[in-house]
Amino acid sequence: MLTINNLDVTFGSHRALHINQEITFEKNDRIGIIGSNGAGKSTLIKTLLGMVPFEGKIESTITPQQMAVHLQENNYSSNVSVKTIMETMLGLKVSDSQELQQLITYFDFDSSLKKRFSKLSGGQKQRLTLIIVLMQQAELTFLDEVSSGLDFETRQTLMTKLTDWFADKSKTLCVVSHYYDELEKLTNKLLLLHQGEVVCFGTKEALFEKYCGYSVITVEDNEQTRNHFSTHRKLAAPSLVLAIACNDEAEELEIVSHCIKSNINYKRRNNDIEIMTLNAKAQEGFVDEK
Ligand SMILES: Nc1ncnc2c1ncn2[C@@H]1O[C@H](COP(=O)(O)OP(=O)(O)OP(=O)(O)O)[C@@H](O)[C@H]1O
Repeated sequence: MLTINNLDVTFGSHRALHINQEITFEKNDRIGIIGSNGAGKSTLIKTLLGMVPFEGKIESTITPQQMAVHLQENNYSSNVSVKTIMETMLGLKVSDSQELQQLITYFDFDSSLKKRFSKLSGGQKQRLTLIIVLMQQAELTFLDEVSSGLDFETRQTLMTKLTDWFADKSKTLCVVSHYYDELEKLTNKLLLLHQGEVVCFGTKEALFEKYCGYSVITVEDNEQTRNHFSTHRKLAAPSLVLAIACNDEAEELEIVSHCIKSNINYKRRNNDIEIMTLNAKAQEGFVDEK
């Protein structure tokens, strides 16, 4: 559907994006874009939408008109009703569109329609924009940090609804998020950016296997656990976590049975995006700025 071969985006003297490998979005993909602040995630989306000039080559079977986007900034006029905003943006009446009514009900938005935009909560504002974006039924939809700033429960509800909404749709979705749990649920491929460069791109499974192995057992990082697993291969991990790589099922069983015998609490992961990204950056030679 869309292939990036080479891509350079420069703002003044600052190079915001430098992609020199092939990145392909296939139909039906659910792509997660990850990276620290300033990594170039939003710039990439804006470039694919034709909003930012670039050098390089993007081949696409769809036009920017067949793409929809929910950008981080979602501000509308505060003085008119939300229903008016929705109808103006979509160019149709709520009462005339069964599809729109279904979306409004699906996102529990009926009671918010009469309110003014300024009176909506953060979660309601996100849902308004999502309804407008999803109504477009675009071939490729970008969601840029759609759940940032929401409390845990609201975020979970919204993400479950989004996952279910796209489950039976033959459409491509590209999501920027800083929440690993969301990306684990919603995506099949990941693109990890670091200061404008690609650290890695591929399916979640392939990237996990490449940078972590068959599976990972995590335990609390302390002197006792470090001694217990001193001969095993360790992975980069968040602070206070000791991540032990398992190369195969036999090694996993050996580590797990050791944990059980020694009364060590453990977690078994084969899809941990946080540990995968830490190890991808370390192995590909990308260093976080302090
Ligand atoms: N219009 C612009 N003019 C100048 N610099 C820009 C512009 N847009 C982005 N940048 C710079 O390009 C870099 C990438 O920005 P971008 O917004 O793509 O990052 P991001 O990965 O989306 O970050 P965040 O997670 O903070 O949203 C940053 O250094 C940013 O300051």
